[in-house]
Amino acid sequence: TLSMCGLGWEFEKAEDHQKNPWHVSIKIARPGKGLESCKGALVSEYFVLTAAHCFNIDDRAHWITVDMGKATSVNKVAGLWSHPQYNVGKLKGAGIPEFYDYDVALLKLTQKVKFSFDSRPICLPCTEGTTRALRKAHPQTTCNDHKRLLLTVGEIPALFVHEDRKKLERKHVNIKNGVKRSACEADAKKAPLYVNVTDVKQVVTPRFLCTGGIDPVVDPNTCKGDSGGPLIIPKGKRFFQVGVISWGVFDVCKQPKRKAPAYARDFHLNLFTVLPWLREKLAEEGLGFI
Ligand SMILES: Cc1cc(Br)c(Nc2ncc[nH]2)c2c(Cl)c[nH]c12
Repeated sequence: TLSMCGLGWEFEKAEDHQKNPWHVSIKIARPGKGLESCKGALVSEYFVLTAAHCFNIDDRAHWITVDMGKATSVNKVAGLWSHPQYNVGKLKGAGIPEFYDYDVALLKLTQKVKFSFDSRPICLPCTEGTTRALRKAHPQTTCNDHKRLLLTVGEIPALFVHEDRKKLERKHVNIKNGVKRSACEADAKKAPLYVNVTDVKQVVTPRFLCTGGIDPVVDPNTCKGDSGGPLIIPKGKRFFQVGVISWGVFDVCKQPKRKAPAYARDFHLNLFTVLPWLREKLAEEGLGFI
């Protein structure tokens, strides 16, 4: 059966995980080093999409667990694949301690997920599921059509989900994909880590989508703990993942007392820039990449 991606249960009585059935919480239990947590999105029966920076080079799959909300669905991980061009230390020599380019990873679960009200994949760009969900189902629909329809030029209404003590809160933001893009990217230099960066293009590579700031409206900002979660575009009652939450300028969970400054921006890995890798890793998942 053709599983319908990106379909949330919209009744206001529905539980958080039924409204966001792709949302997963990832825990990494490194022996003797405590617990790290990230978020992710279910993208097929076996795979969760997340951020590469959630993991260290020597992390083992069996240290990672994926929680999909229902107690029964804590899942073990069979494999972890970070994007081959992700290299957090690549620009250390240039005074950039952490570099987030290509910050994307896939986790393969040990068991196939049985789709239900609580667990269902989100729609990925350039798949048949997205063509159906966009209701542009004339066979000539191309990957470029998806990009044109989803990443329109200008401010794009989008959302991410923040998890606070098991409650899922939707945060509505605007992707600055037009004239406001360069101002959004310029604020990356306000990140404590990047104050000495001369050319912002060194850290804001073409792989990123930019949200945050106060123009056209005040956007909510991410916390470090939101890393790996999906940046979602809602369109006609369906939900499409276009990005992975990667890094930000101001961690609103670390300094809850202080209001986020106007220069608080967030950067998300743009999935349209890593399609060859997605196609290769998800080739067996029946997603029908176009
Ligand atoms: C989602 C997310 C990830 C990381 Br890593 C952060 N930390 C950071 N970004 C650049 C340097 N360090 C933040 C911050 Cl800060 C807000 N949201 C974040």
